[in-house]
Amino acid sequence: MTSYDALLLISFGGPEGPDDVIPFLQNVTRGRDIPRERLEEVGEHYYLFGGVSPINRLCRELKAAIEADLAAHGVDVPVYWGNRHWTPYLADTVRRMKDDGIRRAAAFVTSAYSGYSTNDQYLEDIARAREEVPGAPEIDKLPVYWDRPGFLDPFTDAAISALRELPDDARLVFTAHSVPLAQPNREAYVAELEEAARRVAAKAAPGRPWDLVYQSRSGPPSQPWLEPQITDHLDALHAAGVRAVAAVPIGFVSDHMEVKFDLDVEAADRAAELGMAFARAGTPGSDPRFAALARELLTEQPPTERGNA
Ligand SMILES: CC1=C(CCC(=O)O)c2cc3nc(cc4[nH]c(cc5[nH]c(cc1n2)c(C)c5CCC(=O)O)c(CCC(=O)O)c4C)C(CCC(=O)O)=C3C
Ligand SMILES: [Fe+2]
Repeated sequence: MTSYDALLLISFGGPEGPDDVIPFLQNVTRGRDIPRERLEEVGEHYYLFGGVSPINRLCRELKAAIEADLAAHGVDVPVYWGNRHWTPYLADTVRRMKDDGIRRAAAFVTSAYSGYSTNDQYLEDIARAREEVPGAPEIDKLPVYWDRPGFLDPFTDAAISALRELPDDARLVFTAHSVPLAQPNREAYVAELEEAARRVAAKAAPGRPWDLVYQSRSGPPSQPWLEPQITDHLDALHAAGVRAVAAVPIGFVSDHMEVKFDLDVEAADRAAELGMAFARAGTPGSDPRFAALARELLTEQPPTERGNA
């Protein structure tokens, strides 16, 4: 069972209509060195989809899948959901948890890796939200889970499906969100991505060449970020004679805007311009194996000392 009395799903958040887009982007980029042109460009990505990011719907679906899995396994804890950058804001959720009498919660974050944006910043979000709420419950972030079957197996299946749509010599290209080279814990982020990609490639297509590349870069051009970008990589692969690519967004857990625009629109368009065949593998989303992973992490987590008081 578990010594926690709630599971808290924490995600990034995204706009749910055209009027949300600018305030959302302001939330994301507050205090960051993001050029104005980049913001306008990213706003257009959202407007192309009616100003609605898929991410909140995906979180609702994941929450429902986790609730179903917990119920099926007799784990009787409520599931809450709060975001870093949009409603439901994390602090509001923490306040509701406090009002409901929750004292100790475990947090399952929609990001699988170590690194600043992917892990440390979520710890800061939790600390800040708790500071805003006097008497807030204790909240332990569950460990990173990039190496767990509940995360990797859905990608393996999805990579196999994507490769089936393509000729036999298709290249497997894993993608993840770029971050500034100067970002704290960038080495751990990259090492985990490489190992996750290696494991999925070994199972989905043993012996086939694969690459790990990046997407969604946003800082000023003068600032070095992880490279290459997928679009540049497609150019390079094309020049080397590759004619088909299966993209696997191993750096993400769901088909949110960074996947729907940066891969399904931007990278797919570049591949079409080059005359290359392109298929994109799905993400774990609300796959039952991914939902079960949240329960596994929750019930494995040893009780912390303060919980025994
Ligand atoms: C590593 C990483 C992940 C993966 C881990 C995780 O999933 O947490 C991720 C996810 C996401 N990033 C997202 C959206 C955005 N990220 C931005 C900006 C940035 N991302 C960064 C990193 C990451 N981001 C960084 C270093 C910046 C620069 C500013 C800063 O240092 O913070 C910007 C600003 C505009 C721009 O793109 O320039 C937007 C709009 C959405 C929502 C999508 C939707 O709406 O469906 C999601 C899931
Ligand atoms: Fe981002």
